[in-house]
Amino acid sequence: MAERQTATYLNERFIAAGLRPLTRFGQNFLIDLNLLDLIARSAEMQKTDVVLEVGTGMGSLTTRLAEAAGAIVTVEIDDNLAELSQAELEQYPHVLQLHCDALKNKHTLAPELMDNVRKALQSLGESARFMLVANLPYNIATPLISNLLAGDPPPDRMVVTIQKEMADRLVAAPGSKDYGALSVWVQSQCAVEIVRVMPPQVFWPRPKIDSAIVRIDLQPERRAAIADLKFFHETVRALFFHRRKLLRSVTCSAFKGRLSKPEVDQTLQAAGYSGTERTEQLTVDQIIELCEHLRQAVS
Ligand SMILES: C[S@@+](CC[C@H](N)C(=O)[O-])C[C@H]1O[C@@H](n2cnc3c(N)ncnc32)[C@H](O)[C@@H]1O
Repeated sequence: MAERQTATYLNERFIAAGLRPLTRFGQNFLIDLNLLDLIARSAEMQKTDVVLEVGTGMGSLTTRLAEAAGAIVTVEIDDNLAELSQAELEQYPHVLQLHCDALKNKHTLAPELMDNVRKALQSLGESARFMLVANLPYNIATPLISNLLAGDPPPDRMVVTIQKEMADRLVAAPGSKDYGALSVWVQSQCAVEIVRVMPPQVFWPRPKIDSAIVRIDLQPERRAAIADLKFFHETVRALFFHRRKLLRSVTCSAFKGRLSKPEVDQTLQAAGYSGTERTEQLTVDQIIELCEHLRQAVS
């Protein structure tokens, strides 16, 4: 089945089933098979790895994951696609198909995702790694990646297809227009690399924008160095909330009711700032350090 994932084949399958691809579910299927192979290859999976795939679609990437990894948890929101792919994936006993929304809400993953990932990790033993490998529905890519990194365990690796614009934000450097809370949150724990930029024509139907395959590798020692991940995540979001404001002003807004203005000044000064800087000028490591000063000030 996977080898037949061309625009003509998909079109015919959809027409035969009386379906059409749904924009609201980000149903743009990768029809360049070399790129499907590139996604799978870039993940460097082993038979002891557990892979989460969000968006089973017709199962064309899932079969590739099934060949390389020890256990697959794949989730699909669309009733019709869940049924179509089920028939294709029956031959793989180590593929678990979930039929639900991957997100419970914007800030929470559906609990059955990680419950099943944890079970599979346990069954594969000590050396089992956890990966997200997926051609993601673009509308949930940011909350999904952010939430997985806040979770336990976080993915050791993520190889995902996302909007090029989001890929630019993930790799952005301080001072650039794309540098923001997402860049800092992900780079504070991971190494990020753009593997390939892809034009609209490698998908059916064609999206309006360019896409990219990115690889995100967890750096456990960097993650462990952050004392309180939840506090850090919330503070980073708050510090980037008003991009035009100066550091003193955004910190006062972010800590309203928890730190007085003199306390904010004192904390910024102790961290080496006058307050006239802008958050987007600070490096990831500087933001980690500043958040730690703020955490100690409020605790
Ligand atoms: C970009 S397509 C990828 C399909 C397939 N993996 C491929 O590469 O051809 C995204 C898939 O995610 C599904 N999807 C969209 N939103 C979802 C959600 N919130 N939870 C689970 N699946 C979702 C869509 O129905 C669609 O099948």
